Amino acid sequence: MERIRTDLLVIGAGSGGLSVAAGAAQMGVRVVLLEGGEMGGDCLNWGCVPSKALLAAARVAHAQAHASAFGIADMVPQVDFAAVKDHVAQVIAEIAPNDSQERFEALGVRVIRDYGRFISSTEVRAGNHVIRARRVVIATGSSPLVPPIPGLADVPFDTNETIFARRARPEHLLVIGGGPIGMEMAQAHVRLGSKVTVIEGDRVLNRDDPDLAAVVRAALEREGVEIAEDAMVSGVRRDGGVTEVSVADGRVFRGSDLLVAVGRRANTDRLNLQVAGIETTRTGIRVDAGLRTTNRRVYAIGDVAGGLQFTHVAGYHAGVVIRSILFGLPARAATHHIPRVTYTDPELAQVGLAEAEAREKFGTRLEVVRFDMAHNDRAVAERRTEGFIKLMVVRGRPVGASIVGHQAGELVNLWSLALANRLKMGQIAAMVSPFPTIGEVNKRAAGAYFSPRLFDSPMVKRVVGAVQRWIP
Ligand SMILES: Cc1cc2nc3c(=O)[nH]c(=O)nc-3n(C[C@H](O)[C@H](O)[C@H](O)COP(=O)(O)OP(=O)(O)OC[C@H]3O[C@@H](n4cnc5c(N)ncnc54)[C@H](O)[C@@H]3O)c2cc1C
Ligand SMILES: NC(=O)c1ccc[n+]([C@@H]2O[C@H](COP(=O)([O-])OP(=O)(O)OC[C@H]3O[C@@H](n4cnc5c(N)ncnc54)[C@H](O)[C@@H]3O)[C@@H](O)[C@H]2O)c1
Repeated sequence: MERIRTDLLVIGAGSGGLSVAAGAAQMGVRVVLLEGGEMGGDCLNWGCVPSKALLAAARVAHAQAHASAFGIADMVPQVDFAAVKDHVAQVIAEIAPNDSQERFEALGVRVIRDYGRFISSTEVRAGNHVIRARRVVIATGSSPLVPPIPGLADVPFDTNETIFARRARPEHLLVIGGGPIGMEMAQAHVRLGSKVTVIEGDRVLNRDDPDLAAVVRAALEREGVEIAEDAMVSGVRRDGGVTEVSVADGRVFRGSDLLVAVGRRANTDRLNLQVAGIETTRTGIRVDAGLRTTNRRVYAIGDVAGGLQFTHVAGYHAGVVIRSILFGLPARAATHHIPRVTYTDPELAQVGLAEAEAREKFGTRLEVVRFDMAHNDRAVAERRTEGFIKLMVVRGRPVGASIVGHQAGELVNLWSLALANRLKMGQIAAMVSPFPTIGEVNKRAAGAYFSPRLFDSPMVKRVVGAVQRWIP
């Protein structure tokens, strides 16, 4: 048994843990990093990266099939599904060196490839090592939630941890869950030639503004995805090579393959948290505003902290705990400026408050500005005019932005900047946007906030009239 003393122990080498380890090591702190699975965690291996790579391939197939609007013949895409999966694997392999053991060892981090488990409030055991650290950061992420649906355990099914390795195209993919994972995978597969049915207990993308979710839903349906809503799955069975999913109200869906995408479960089981006095909640590890657990020396970040579950949140959390651990500065994790994007086509992006939340918080002080993509000349040229941007504004400052449409995920960056820095609408409107860019839609939306004030105001008209009379 090797006993190790260190300044900082990081448990989990995914998006959050790697960011903490890299930052701390480069500032001269002694860091031990534990990883029981693959370096890079969910995002690199079974999450963001493979899903976006698969969607990119699907977009190419879709473009081939829908070229005639540009005067180029439509083609039935010849999809080699296994080769598509090779592309996905290559993308992972290209990014993997950033997250590799070699890279972190070169930064001076001691990497131990084993699962960590608390054996006391100050010590963690991983394989043949016992590590005592002044501070510990738990960044163990989350795993797919597999609900206790009757019959599910007896049939073959995929989750995000297995689907990207499948080399044969599913003939008819049934997807339980119409959240971001379900919708992204549904569109990727329908574009690559599978039949797809999404079975969703509530409405699809139910965490998003219903006006925006409806645009994505309609796009997927146009492409052939069958979407069943208010369809809480109550049973699953497999009979003669067919998987049958039944819904409480009697509906039954049949397909060849099944993907379960009904949410996530925090990875806490292996950690033996009780022995360290670390409490959990229903969604993960209990943390305070500074991401400290109920053990003051231990922090929890990213998916395991039970809040927003995105790679950029894990990265942001890493910055917050580094500030606290390395500099002893007060640091709080805020959420008002955190964006999220669902990478369907069209994309759906949100930062800050959506309309309903903003209305509840600000009542009549809320102004909502909407600007349609159809008014953006570049979107017209690209034939991508579906969608719109909705801005929630209170006393001249944006408190939220909801965008659905081509490149919504790129467009929301500006509003993340605005919310993080409490910018005013006037500062956005003052920007000159190059013409013709999709991004110009942001400036035009800000302009739409001011135009009624300028164009519908008798006062402005009187002033302009007076100036015109006096100017020679
Ligand atoms: C299909 C899919 C698509 C996604 N797409 C996006 C996207 O487009 N954009 C986005 O922002 N987010 C996306 N996400 C979410 C994103 O992947 C997660 O929010 C992010 O990976 C969380 O980072 P993390 O560091 O908290 O955990 P992870 O990246 O999961 O890392 C945790 C690591 O800890 C290890 N571990 C667990 N327990 C222990 C232990 N006891 N000891 C040692 N190691 C341990 C695990 O093996 C894992 O490697 C997606 C997720 C999925 C599933
Ligand atoms: N683009 C991105 O950033 C991205 C992409 C994928 C995943 N993620 C992250 O991963 C998280 C998990 O994604 P997810 O889509 O698995 O979860 P989710 O919780 O967002 O959606 C799951 C859906 O499944 C439905 N559901 C639950 N039980 C059901 C049942 N028995 N029958 C039918 N429907 C049922 C829920 O109503 C919900 O709409 C996301 O919330 C997000 O944080 C992010």
